[in-house]
Amino acid sequence: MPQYVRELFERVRFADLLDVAIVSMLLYVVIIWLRQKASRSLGIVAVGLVVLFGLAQWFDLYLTTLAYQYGSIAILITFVVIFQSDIRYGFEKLAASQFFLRSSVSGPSENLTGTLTEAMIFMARQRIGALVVIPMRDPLGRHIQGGVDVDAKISLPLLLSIFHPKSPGHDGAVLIERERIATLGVHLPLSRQVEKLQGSGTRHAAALGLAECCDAMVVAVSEERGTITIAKDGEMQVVDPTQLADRLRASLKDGHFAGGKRRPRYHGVTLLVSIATATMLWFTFAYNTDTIQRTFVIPIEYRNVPEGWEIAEPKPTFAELTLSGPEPAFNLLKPASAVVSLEVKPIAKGTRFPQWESESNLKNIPSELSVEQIEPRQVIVSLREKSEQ
Ligand SMILES: Nc1ncnc2c1ncn2[C@@H]1O[C@H](COP(=O)(O)OP(=O)(O)OP(=O)(O)O)[C@@H](O)[C@H]1O
Repeated sequence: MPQYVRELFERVRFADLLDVAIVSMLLYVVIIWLRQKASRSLGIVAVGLVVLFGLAQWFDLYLTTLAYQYGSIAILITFVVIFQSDIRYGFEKLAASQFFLRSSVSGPSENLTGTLTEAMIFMARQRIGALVVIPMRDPLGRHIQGGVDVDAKISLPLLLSIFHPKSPGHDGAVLIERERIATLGVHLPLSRQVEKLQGSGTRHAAALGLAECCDAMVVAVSEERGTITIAKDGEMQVVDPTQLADRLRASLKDGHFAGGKRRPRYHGVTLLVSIATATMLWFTFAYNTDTIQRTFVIPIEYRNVPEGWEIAEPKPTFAELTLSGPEPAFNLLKPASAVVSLEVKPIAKGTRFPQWESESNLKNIPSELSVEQIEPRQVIVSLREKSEQ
């Protein structure tokens, strides 16, 4: 086995594998979110910024790195403000495990497509206005408002009675969930794309409006024209009644209708790209076989000095500490928190000279670093009673 491979196996710890796994998962979630929600240009900008940062680190570009250090907080705040709704949406999806799960691709049952088709055609003929929302993968909660929970088995008579013009619940949309009528009288967001509405009114604007902000499918029946329109993925299309069943079946199947059993969805390529990128980052920033030595001046602290006592001068307050280890381990060290911490035990009356080994009282040093030298090796102090002033 080549020397560097052996070295690699010797040096890689469980923590490093965990490190790579966590960063891979973060990258995976971010990439999927960028692909699903953010625009292509935003994705390109994000990738560009990461590449630029890598170059700045690689070539030691002082000014660019400085700009990143100061700019990153501003960028982060701007990002959170601009994309707050998308971030909330991402968390909603994460909470619903939708990054990893998808609905069954088996599509809706014949009962659902059959009943919907029959109802829509009947209402179109009778010029009864109707609006039906069929959710796909995206959670709808933040897009829709109001409504009355019904949770009833879908059936032709029920749909017809809901949309009957004299029915109190005919206003608004019906929401189908898991092949049941979940809610009626739901208020949908209105589209502002007047040109796509082709003279239709608010029912069709509502259908298009919801289809613009999520992947739900919305079917509208026009009271005025007796047409059936499907709104999906930000587009609207009038469908011929004879083709409605096929269109519904195809759209629901392609869109992974949120009604069947869920099963895991893995974006294999994205996962591989995430793991490869995380591993590359680890090799670039974390893996370093060179052992280096660094010396720090760290404070000596005295804890629990008994009341009424004080440490007499000369009182050592700093120690000079030389550590050795791989460079990444030094990145885990926060010199400001490293300290020689000495516990002063309560003592009996009279002057005492407590003494400690400095090294065994070192605090906040990463375990990957070893102590080469510490000066003073021993701390000896004298305690005296505070003089009354
Ligand atoms: N934001 C909304 N969410 C859900 N339903 C809505 C919304 N706005 C309007 N509607 C429904 O649309 C009906 C009004 O339809 P309107 O005639 O204005 O639109 P339209 O697109 O011309 O439809 P139609 O062709 O059936 O006349 C309302 O009675 C209500 O049921």
